[in-house]
Amino acid sequence: MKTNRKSAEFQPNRVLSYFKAEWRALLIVTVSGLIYNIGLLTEPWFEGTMTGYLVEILKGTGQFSGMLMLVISFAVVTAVVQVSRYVKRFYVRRFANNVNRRMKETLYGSLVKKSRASLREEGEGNIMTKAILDVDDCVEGMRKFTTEIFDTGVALTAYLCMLLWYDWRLTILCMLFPPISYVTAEKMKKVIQKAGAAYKEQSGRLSTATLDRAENAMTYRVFGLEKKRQAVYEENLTSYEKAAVKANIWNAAMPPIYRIISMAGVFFILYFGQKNVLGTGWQAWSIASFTTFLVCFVKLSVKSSSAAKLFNAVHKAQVSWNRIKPLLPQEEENKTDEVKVKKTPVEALKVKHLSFTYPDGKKILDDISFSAKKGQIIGITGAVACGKSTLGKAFLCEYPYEGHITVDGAELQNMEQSVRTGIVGYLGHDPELFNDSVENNVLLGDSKNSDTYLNAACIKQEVAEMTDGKNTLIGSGGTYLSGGQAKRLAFARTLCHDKPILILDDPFSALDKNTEKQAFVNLQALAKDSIVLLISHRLYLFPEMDGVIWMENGKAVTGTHEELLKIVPEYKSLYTSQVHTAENGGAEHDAQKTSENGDL
Ligand SMILES: Nc1ncnc2c1ncn2[C@@H]1O[C@H](COP(=O)(O)OP(=O)(O)OP(=O)(O)O)[C@@H](O)[C@H]1O
Repeated sequence: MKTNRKSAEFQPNRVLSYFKAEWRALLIVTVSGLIYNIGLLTEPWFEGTMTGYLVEILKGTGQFSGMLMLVISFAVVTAVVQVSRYVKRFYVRRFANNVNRRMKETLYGSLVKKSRASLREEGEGNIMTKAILDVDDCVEGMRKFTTEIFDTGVALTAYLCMLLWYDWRLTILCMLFPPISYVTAEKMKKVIQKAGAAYKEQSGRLSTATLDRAENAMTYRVFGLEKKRQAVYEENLTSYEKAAVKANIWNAAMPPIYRIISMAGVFFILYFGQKNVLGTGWQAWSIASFTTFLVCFVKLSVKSSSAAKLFNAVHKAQVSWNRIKPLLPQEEENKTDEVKVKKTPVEALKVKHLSFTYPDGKKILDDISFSAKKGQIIGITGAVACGKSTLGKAFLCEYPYEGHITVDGAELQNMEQSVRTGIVGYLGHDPELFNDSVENNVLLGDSKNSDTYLNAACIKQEVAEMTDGKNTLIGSGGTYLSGGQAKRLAFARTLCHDKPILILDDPFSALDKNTEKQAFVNLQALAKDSIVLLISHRLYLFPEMDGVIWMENGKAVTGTHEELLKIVPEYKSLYTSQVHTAENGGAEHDAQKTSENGDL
């Protein structure tokens, strides 16, 4: 309960929330920061007093033991200052690391929930840049802000008080300059932000171009487009370099300028300070007072130029924050609920007047209705691009649909994601395998026996023949596997994580007829308590289905295989031609080895 309340309070799209969440680290930073800065303040005093004492010793009026005491005290204070500095830096770093981790986790959580379509729209490279570079820049801004609050804010106030105490008129005169450096920094804000935004934009484009080249390298080579792509890539690279140089120039050029402006008051100190020492100025000063004042002012100027520099870091962080903010949810989601998939048995599925339109306005499904019961396998087929996959994806609820998809009376799109995940299993065209072993790709952390599912997907024998059997690493996206192997492995994974409703989009497209038949028998056995919607162009198995959906122009005709043969001429001719071709020993897709399961 406590965690829930805490999570609800945390708002990932608010910067302040990250500071609040790290209050412990910030408290330590505050305490150590105060000690550090107060300790630092004593330095000009020590330096001034020691200079004054040295003059007295040289004159013969000062004692060496007095000087020794001063040196020892200075050493002790310096040690305390350095320890506090170390503690402060350690906790500022810890604060930054925690915020970085939390932001990246939240962003990752939000990105993985986005539909693949919307991720593609944005560009994978741009998303990667946001997830890595922007978060880093944002946190760097927060870290600098936290550090400078103490290194600058506290120190500036204290130095100022000290200067006023020595000579308030000279202080006012000298203090005209640091605000000028702040104003300059503020004025430069737009230029720096613009350069930073352009750099981020280019960085995202370059990542997208790099991914595009890597992913489609084969296509570009085969179609002789490599040179053209190279030119596009180099264009991107040049724009990126230009943007990076511009952003860096602005970032690097400004701090020295801020420092020079802040330091301009030194001229007044040299002029009016010597007058004070000679007794003709506003105050009567000793050499020690003059040195203390000068050292104090130099330190103050350096600090104020860091404050101006801080503005730049914050401006840069703002650019990054504005890019990632829309991707961060308003409230932190309850992570424990999220991973707890609620597996619910399903007796009946009803699809009523289902229509679906993609965000670009293209209506693909138009008033589709059908129903299915537990244990049934429904075949879905139709002309190319008639919306079969879209019908399957409607069950994932990535986009809202019109009409109803009800599971035992409950509307699918109104369910919590965790409930829906426990109900709908999906195998799309893309096997989506990850860079791990065969077994881990199937089990996804479960402790079942993967052999059952590898066998059911008719790939067990091939896996056994691999170098490390089930432990063989398959490379990123399953690159070390053939297309057919990748599809069957993904099929094994879907069977392993059986769900009450299984959407299988062309799962057998890379199988020969015999293997396909065997895989279908295995599917019937393993999914006997599920409702399976099997999308396919190949109709050999359709006579064995409990129902068939023929799709055309967004509409659906439903019935049994026999009924559809009678009422849909296109279905009949497609089925007859396929069976006829097969009987005549027609061409098959990738010839696979005979199923290890049967003698078909
Ligand atoms: N994300 C999307 N945004 C907009 N339109 C899309 C999207 N995905 C698919 N479409 C369009 O929807 C239509 C149906 O596509 P879908 O993939 O559902 O057809 P299909 O029947 O499965 O095709 P195939 O037989 O080739 O597998 C196509 O015209 C396609 O261009």
